[in-house]
Amino acid sequence: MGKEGGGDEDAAPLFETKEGRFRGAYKVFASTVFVAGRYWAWIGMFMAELCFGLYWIVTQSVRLNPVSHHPFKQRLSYRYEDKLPGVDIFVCTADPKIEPPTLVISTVLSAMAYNYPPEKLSIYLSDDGGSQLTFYALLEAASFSKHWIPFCKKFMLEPRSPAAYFARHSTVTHDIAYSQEWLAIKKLYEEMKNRIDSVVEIGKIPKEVRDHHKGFLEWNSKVTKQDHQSIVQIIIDGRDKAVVDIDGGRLPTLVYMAREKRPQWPHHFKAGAENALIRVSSEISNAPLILNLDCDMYANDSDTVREAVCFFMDERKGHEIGFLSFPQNFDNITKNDIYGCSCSVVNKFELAGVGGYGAALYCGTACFHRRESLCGKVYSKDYRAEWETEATKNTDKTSNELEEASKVLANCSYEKDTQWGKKMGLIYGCSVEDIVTGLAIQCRGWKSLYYNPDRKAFLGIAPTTLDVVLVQFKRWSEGMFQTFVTKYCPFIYGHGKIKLGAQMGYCVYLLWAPVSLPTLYYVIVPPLCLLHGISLFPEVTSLWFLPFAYVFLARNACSIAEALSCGDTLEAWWNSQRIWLIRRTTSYFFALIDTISRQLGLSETTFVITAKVVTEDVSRRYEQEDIEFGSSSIMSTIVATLAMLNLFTLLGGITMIAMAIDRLKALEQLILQLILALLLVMVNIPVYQALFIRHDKGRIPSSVMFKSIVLASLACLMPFIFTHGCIF
Ligand SMILES: O=c1ccn([C@@H]2O[C@H](COP(=O)(O)OP(=O)(O)O[C@H]3O[C@H](CO)[C@@H](O)[C@H](O)[C@H]3O)[C@@H](O)[C@H]2O)c(=O)[nH]1
Ligand SMILES: [Mn+2]
Repeated sequence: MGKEGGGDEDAAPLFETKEGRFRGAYKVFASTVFVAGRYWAWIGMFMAELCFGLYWIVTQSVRLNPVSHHPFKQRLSYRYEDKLPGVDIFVCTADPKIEPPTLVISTVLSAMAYNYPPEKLSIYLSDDGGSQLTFYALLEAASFSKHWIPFCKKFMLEPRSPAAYFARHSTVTHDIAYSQEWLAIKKLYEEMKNRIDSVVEIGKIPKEVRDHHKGFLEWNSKVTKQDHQSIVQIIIDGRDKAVVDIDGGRLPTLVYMAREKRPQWPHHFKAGAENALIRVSSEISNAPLILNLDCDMYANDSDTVREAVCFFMDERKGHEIGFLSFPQNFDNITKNDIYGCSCSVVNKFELAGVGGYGAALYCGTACFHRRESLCGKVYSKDYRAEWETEATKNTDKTSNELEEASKVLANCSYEKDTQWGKKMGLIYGCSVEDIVTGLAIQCRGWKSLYYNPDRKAFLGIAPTTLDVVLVQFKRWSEGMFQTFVTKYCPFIYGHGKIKLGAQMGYCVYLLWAPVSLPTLYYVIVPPLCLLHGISLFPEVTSLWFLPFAYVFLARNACSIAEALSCGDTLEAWWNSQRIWLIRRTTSYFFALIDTISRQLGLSETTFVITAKVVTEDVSRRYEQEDIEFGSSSIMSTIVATLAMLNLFTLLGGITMIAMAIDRLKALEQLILQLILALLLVMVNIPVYQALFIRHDKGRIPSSVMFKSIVLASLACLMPFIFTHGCIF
């Protein structure tokens, strides 16, 4: 038997333990990480606060200077009734599936029925879908208008979109004459709607209808949405005194246009369509004023054109105005506005504030432009408007000649080597062509006004699912941040041209995307630190607690007061806080990433069209104010993950404080983080419901639920291993 180590053989241990090498060193390392983790969390916190603070300062400019305007349309009528300027109204549509033709023509009809001399009105429909279905619907609208317009004028109806009117007035209560006509008109409308819907359903035009109008000859078998020649059809020629409605009244001009599309030519989305419209209309009616409408934005007040003209014709200040913009309002907002689409505070305070600096924003729709300023004219002090510009040059051209002449203007190659898209018309290359264009016009010296009348002038369709809302906000915030980082940055481009307050006002929106970073930080780091007992905010007993508490309470009180003063409910305010959070942590964040990647040349500008119809199921849930998640997009995964993370950290944080040796001290140190986590959890309640309780199709899919739980747990555990690793 051999001996090991000699000595007391029986007492010797059967194994031994050696201290790992570098153990001391690792302890030092781990504690530095712990301290540094804390340190970085503090630094991050400081940076986030700094960003919010700076952003808050930027947002103050608009709060300081709101103004409101009041036109006097009787005086206009008294002074200028015979000399009213022509007005061209542009309606844009892009896809007969996403934007149903019946919706589009309701908007067109509401514009045709404006209380304005019909021979001075021209309505142009731009169809980027290049669809004969839309063309057919417009033909139907033209014949229906011969009944609809005199009916509206006779009984002074409001609103004059037939869809909206019949939705609001489903029964007649007035006198007999009225109710008979009402029933007859309603029948005509329903029949027209059915004809259009069934044509849209089968997807092609019956032969007998095709033979009825020469316009259909434009659609041969080769025409597709992305590839076709220019189509311009004057459906009603308002110059023709023989074309009248059933009461013998004149009719406004009505034109259908589908600009040329070729796969090899960039079409620049809506901006491209508008520019083609500007040129085509200059050939046909050439009115000095232009009103822009999206296809869902119907006219809700028949006097709006007159009111707008008051601003432009005002003898003292009218000549300075480049454009007049109205807020975007929506027809389908529910009581508590779950997606925060009504933007009432923005409309009432913020936009009025930027308008106060003479630099109202151009928001793409519901805006009257002076043709000259939109086409690139630079303002000068001696400028005076020439109101008699209506196609005096064109009186001797026939309708067909006008069509042929204007087709050329809508060709792809027309803009080659011109200033269109740069200094003329709407500017290309940005998904918020409207904002950039407005800024460029102001920088050419023109003023712009914001007018928010009591009776809403235009009503559109707000999105009814979360996905669509987030995609829309992504497009906006991306385009806006892109504007900020290119030569159009208001501080540089607008320097010396628009007021500092206006430059700051622009930045309230242009900086949406970057504000996502401090927001993400705020909803992730303080709750995680709470879980690990790291205090980030001042203790209750510290003097520094007071400013924190004050800022928090004052800002929310002010924001509630603003919302209530706009007629929002308290619940709507609370909902707006949620959607604000969701937008900032998803849309804005992705917009930031995409803007950076585009600046690096990795991606190109796109334009995802906002859906305007949904299934009945979805619209029922919208009416009930249940948020529609219903998809496993990356955005809903983020929403769910952040909600889970906050739930975990709140529960973990409470447990930790309850188990602490000095509970009171722990509570004192962590109270603000606890409140923050609690508020985040409360605001996310509908998300938890969609994750665990709801069974309808709008709930969050289970795949997203699992992903979010795993991701949130990982986030909770990761720093735990990191900072506490030394204990084991
Ligand atoms: O290639 C295109 C894409 C869109 N459109 C039209 O542009 C309008 C606005 O599009 P929509 O999808 O409804 O976008 P929204 O998010 O509602 O639009 C807001 O934001 C846009 C800028 O992002 C502005 O252009 C719009 O006027 C403004 O209402 C609609 O009438 C479309 O038919 C086109 O004509 N051609
Ligand atoms: Mn829209």
